[in-house]
Amino acid sequence: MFLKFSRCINTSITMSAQRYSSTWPTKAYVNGEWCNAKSGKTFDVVNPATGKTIATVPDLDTSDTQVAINAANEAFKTWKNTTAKERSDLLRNWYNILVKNKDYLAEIVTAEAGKPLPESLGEVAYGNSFVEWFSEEARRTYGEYVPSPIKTKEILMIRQPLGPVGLITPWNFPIAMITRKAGAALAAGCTCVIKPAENTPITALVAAKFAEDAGIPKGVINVVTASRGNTPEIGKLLCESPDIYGISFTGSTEVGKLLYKQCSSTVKRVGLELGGNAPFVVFEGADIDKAVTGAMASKFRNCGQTCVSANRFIIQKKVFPEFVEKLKKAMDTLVMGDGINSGVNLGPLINLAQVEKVDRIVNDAKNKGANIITGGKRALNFGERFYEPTLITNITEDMACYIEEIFGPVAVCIEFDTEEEGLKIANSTNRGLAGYFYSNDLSQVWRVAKALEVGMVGVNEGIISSTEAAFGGVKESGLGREGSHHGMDEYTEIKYICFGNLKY
Ligand SMILES: NC(=O)c1ccc[n+]([C@@H]2O[C@H](COP(=O)([O-])OP(=O)(O)OC[C@H]3O[C@@H](n4cnc5c(N)ncnc54)[C@H](O)[C@@H]3O)[C@@H](O)[C@H]2O)c1
Ligand SMILES: O=CCCC(=O)O
Repeated sequence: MFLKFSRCINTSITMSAQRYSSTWPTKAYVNGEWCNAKSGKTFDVVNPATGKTIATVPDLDTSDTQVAINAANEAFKTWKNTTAKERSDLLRNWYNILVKNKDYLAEIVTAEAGKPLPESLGEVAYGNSFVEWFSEEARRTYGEYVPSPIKTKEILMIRQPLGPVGLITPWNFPIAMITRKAGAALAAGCTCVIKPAENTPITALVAAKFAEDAGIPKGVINVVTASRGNTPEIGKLLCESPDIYGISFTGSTEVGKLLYKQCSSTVKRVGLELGGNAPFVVFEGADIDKAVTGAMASKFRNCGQTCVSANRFIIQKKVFPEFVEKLKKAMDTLVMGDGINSGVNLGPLINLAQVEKVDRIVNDAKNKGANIITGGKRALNFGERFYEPTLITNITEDMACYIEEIFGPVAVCIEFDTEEEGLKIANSTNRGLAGYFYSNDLSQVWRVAKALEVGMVGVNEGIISSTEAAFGGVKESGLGREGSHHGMDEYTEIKYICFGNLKY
């Protein structure tokens, strides 16, 4: 009924992630049109596992982006007046198409982002769940009636959509970061201009095609594909345009700070999901086997390229040797390779810049006296973008691996003595996205969960992401929350309406 472009594709694991590349949309999507850049320029999309170009897409600039902003404004005039039920139904249509094509989408995620296929399927399910969730939440954009202190007055507060918004998304979750933002925005009655990461534009375009097939009107979703070169100017335009009412960004803290600054000129609403430096604390009473399982899941999800990935394992003295030994043993079982191949559970890093960053962080630790227990270098026999799973001990506070978000398959283990010391290490960072700890002492669980300076805590759990829960950070890890019933707050304004001179 709605699968115009997207026939349901029955997939099974094969050696090629590009089986359906002839069906991929490779034009930008503006005002319901599939278009090229006015300049005619394009850029290549590369499979990080093979280094081969898998598609070429338009390299839009600010003049093209202005057309998208205008389209989002025109569409907002009618979209804001649709009923919550109408928006809910359209989001549900979109969700149904996304689900029907989950295997197709997952293969694209693997081709663009390099994730092992089972992980891509997991991301697609996670990403799709935001569209389902916000199709449901759309109908619960409740206002409030508040008892007035004055007899002749009544107080009402309603929620209204912000207006057209700019959504700037990263490459590490090519579908989920789009649906988490666009799902909430559309449900609230906002229209959007999406600027996907230059590494993963195809997933974004396919998602937009499915939205079109679902009947979401032209101009409500626009996808502006752009190279790294054109991106800063496009970002500036979105931030400074008086016709864009909110910016939601997921990516590096550095870019997030720049966007925040740029948004000040129009006092725009800003949602930022930025980098973390997640502590993963293991106390001596914990179940070490469970802690190792959680550590593997948290650290090696998307080859460590996750904003909530454990960045520093902080292990109590008594269990330190056991944890390190068991973690190494688990790491030895990882199967590296092209994520499209069956059995692979560790893919490449996204690009050479990311490989260079990880290598710099590991070499810095080596030069400052750390012990490399396993790994410690590029895995060139697999390809240019692969890095060996690496385990490092003997860490000091001046090492880059202690301070920076690694975003790679590098596990850093730090020893501590008392709970107070463990917490001090965990909180000694200007980031505060996720934190994890393993303990079987109920009082300690409460103390530590409250004391960790982060927005999200995993207690005896290494994977915490969930559509139903509020995702976001404190300190320099960001502003606002995504997902959950709070997710739509980012896209709505509260309007207070006072009814006066009433007669009773
Ligand atoms: N929080 C996350 O999920 C996340 C995601 C990606 C990267 N990172 C962190 O950032 C580091 C570098 O990765 P990166 O260079 O791809 O991240 P990045 O922040 O540069 O890129 C993320 C998104 O921002 C866009 N962007 C870049 N510069 C911009 C600008 N001036 N204006 C507007 N948009 C801009 C990119 O095109 C992409 O869409 C990683 O090593 C990691 O530490 C975090
Ligand atoms: O890396 C950013 C998002 C990760 C997640 O939602 O679990």
